[in-house]
Amino acid sequence: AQSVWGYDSDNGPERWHENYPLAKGDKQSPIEINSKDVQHDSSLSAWHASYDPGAAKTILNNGRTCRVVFDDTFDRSVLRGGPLSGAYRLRQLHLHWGSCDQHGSEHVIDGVKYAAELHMVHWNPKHGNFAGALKQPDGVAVVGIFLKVSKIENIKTKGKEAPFLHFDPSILFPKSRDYWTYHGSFTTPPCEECITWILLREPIEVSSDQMAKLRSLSKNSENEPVSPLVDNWRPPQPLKGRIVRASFK
Ligand SMILES: O=C1NC(=O)[C@@H](c2ccccc2)S1
Ligand SMILES: [Zn+2]
Repeated sequence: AQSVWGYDSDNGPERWHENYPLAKGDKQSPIEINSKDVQHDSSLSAWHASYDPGAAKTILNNGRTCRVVFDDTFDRSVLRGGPLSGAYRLRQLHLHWGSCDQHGSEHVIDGVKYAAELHMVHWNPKHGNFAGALKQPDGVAVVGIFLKVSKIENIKTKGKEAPFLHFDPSILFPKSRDYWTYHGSFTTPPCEECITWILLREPIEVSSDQMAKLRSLSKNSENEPVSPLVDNWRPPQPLKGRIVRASFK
């Protein structure tokens, strides 16, 4: 149905603005990053994540992505440093991926589309709760990690959820902490422009089998016709003069 947004031709990124006007804002995400246009900022400090594996709760297929949610009722798993002031609470992580290894990431780096992009979504507790943080320019911080292919069960269909305990998401971080940062938006409706993006330069490697697991997820519910959950990525949006800063030379 046209009313519910998605990634198909009748409800996809080109039509989101019809129901979500923020989608045509001046600080939208994702963007294309050209290494030659980024500015090294030596004043940018290192970011630090201190995550409690005990905060991991469930893994969910919501028909649009595969999401792991964490207990964010107190400062249990937090991200600090880098471009951020204060500690941001980890709320959830999810992925965007393609129908083949040649595309799937949302941000595009020097023309390179990765097979997938992992987002770790954190919010600023000074704004009370996640909904309040969405209305603030410093409300949310998302760590984006690119997945490239060199190699998940029983959450096959939309709505399926399973316990996902004792998981420390910092194991997903690549070796290097080098990052790009810029101010942007949610890459899904309502597309609020509340995100400080921290994009890690070094991709992590996953196997084709792992990508096949992601692509084996369905966006339909259990007793509906099978519809593969793939290509849940928004294409790059206009930079509109924004500066992308790099933590590295
Ligand atoms: O970076 C982003 N990726 C998404 O799917 C958006 C989102 C949507 C809902 C909750 C958290 C983040 S914002
Ligand atoms: Zn995302």
